[in-house]
Amino acid sequence: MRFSEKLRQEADPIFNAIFEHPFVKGIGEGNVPKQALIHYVMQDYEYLTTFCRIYGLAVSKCTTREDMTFFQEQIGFVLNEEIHPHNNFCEVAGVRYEDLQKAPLAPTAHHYTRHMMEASINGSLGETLAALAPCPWTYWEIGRKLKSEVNPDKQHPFYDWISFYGNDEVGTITETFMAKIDACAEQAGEREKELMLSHFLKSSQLEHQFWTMAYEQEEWPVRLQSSISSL
Ligand SMILES: Cc1ncc(CO)c(N)n1
Repeated sequence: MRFSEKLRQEADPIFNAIFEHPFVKGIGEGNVPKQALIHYVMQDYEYLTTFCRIYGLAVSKCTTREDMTFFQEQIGFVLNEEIHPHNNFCEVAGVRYEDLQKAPLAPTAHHYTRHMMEASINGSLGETLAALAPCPWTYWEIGRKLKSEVNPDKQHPFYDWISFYGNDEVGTITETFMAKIDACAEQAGEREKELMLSHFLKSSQLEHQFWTMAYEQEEWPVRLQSSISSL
């Protein structure tokens, strides 16, 4: 079995819990509470900004131009393309995207980004890829599943979101992650492969927790007047 397939198999209970999450189910049913959509976009905007910085750390682990090009293209994808699903949520919630930018990261989003940063600063390229992969991978599977099960038409409020993540482009990104993870695993020792599995599972758990964070509008326990830091 490919190492990437083993990662996916070990994470199966987490992926299934994500498919059953009320936020994700709500996207399929065209019915997500407005405040959950707003909290999601506020947090995801900052999460994706941090993700680009993490891709920069990943570039520092690359020894080939091919790997560098992949991460460079991923930064372009986040900055130029992933604004579309955010806009879909904003339209449904009836808010302006510009008004949701510059929030401080809530605890779960902070935890998730720091986990990926730690793996990319201290780990190998394989560990970095394993920590980052659940990001496109879970969304690709959510998108593909909702596309086939709901088969939304243009009247569906989340038609754009489902079409975006169920699209082949996100599938190709996931497959590239898998191929690069497999190539790294072939060169890796047992300890490194254990760490790759551990990073992959933790990021998958944090993907699930990110949906809960948005659904329950998780905040820091003490609310402050100023929100100076979005880092
Ligand atoms: C938290 C999170 N995970 C994955 C994606 C998909 O890129 C996203 N936009 N946000």
